[in-house]
Amino acid sequence: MGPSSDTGTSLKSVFWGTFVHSTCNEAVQVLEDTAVGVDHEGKVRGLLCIDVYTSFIFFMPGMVDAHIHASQYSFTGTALDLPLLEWLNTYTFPVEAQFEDPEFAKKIYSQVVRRTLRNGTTTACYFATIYTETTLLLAEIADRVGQRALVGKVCMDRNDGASYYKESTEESMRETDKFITQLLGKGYPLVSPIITPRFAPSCTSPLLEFLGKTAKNNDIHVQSHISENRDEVNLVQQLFPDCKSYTDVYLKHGLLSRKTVMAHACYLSDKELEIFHKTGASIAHCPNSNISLCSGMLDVSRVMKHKVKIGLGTDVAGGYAPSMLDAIRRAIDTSKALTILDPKHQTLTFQEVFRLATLGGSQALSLDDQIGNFAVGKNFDALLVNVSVPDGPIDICNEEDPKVRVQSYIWFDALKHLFSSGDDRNIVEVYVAGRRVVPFDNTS
Ligand SMILES: O=c1[nH]c(=O)c2nc[nH]c2[nH]1
Ligand SMILES: [Zn+2]
Repeated sequence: MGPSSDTGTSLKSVFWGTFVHSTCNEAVQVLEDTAVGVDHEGKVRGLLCIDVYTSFIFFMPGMVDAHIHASQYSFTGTALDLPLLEWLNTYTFPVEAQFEDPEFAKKIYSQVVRRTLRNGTTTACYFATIYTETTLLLAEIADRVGQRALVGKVCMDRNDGASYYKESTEESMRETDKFITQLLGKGYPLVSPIITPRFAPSCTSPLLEFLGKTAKNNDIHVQSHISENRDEVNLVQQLFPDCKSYTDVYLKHGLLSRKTVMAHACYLSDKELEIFHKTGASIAHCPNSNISLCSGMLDVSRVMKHKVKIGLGTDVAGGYAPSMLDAIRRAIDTSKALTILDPKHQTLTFQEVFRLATLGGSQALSLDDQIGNFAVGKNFDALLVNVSVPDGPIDICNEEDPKVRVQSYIWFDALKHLFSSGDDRNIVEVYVAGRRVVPFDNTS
């Protein structure tokens, strides 16, 4: 993307400095000494080269968390000693059942939205719970605080492990309709509903079919889990004996489209990845959760070779960190672990992982016409990063060395520093649709 401008539109703000983002052709493109004009709708209107030097401070696109359970935030990091199916029954369902209570829901949802926004997540794809009223509350909070979000009311009409936390089939259908109608009716500019069958084992075939039709009729997003752990894959084979694979279950029920994002996907066959490619469905890679619950290790290079869209997810609370910087770190670690197991494996580069966290996430959620980089016409969802912020976690030891001051080199190192040891102290400002949302305005 080169500098360009649209002089016919009046600007609300101009941001100047260094902008680092991904494009389809370049995983990390550095635009130094650049001014970005943002209009009254929060959209990028033009980019212009200017002559300004800023040291280790740059703008990057806001990060996209393609898979996070807002309703699991309260036990983040405290319950990682069981494999998936036992973990759900022992820790997760008892906590999610508490979200019938609006006071509890308001407290936890406010915390998770603020925490993730502060950590640089400008777009989050949320699972809530089976309760419609408090899921609407999550949408209201995201809208008020200023985070872009897809919000899902969880559907589950089958739950043998915890019968206190499930719906009847009719109830799940009725509540899903009600949720979509009510959320769309609010007209929130940044928050939309997403159809959310929890995963194949917790839904009957009639419910899955209804959800597939509803997604299609309303042209809305779908999210779920797939092929996270071996026991789960075997269970799906037992529950859906007429389906050829886990992917086939979702395909047969009309749930795979370019607006579908599936979390994990550790054990998909080549045939299943081909179905993902053909339908345009995407994968949310959740490396922290995959390791924390000993679920598996997704080979991202293989997914990319199949030309399947892929982004990153924190998967709180299977993942223990509500931070996309952590997701970046764990994605690199997982890729290196795969290289240890097979030296021929192509280790992901930091540039590729940067793209996964930004442009890749926007593609995975089919929002790349709106967000993901600083292309003209997209929303200004951005982070102002200061790698050497006073009292921060990073010491720049060779700042004075003239060699490191050479053009893009400095920014590549700045990104590497951020990814390896940065945290929210380095994210000094966060913008969504041109509005500064961090530091918080105390009224939100
Ligand atoms: O990581 C996960 N977290 C969940 O809550 C869940 N439910 C089904 N499958 C799941 N996987
Ligand atoms: Zn999940």
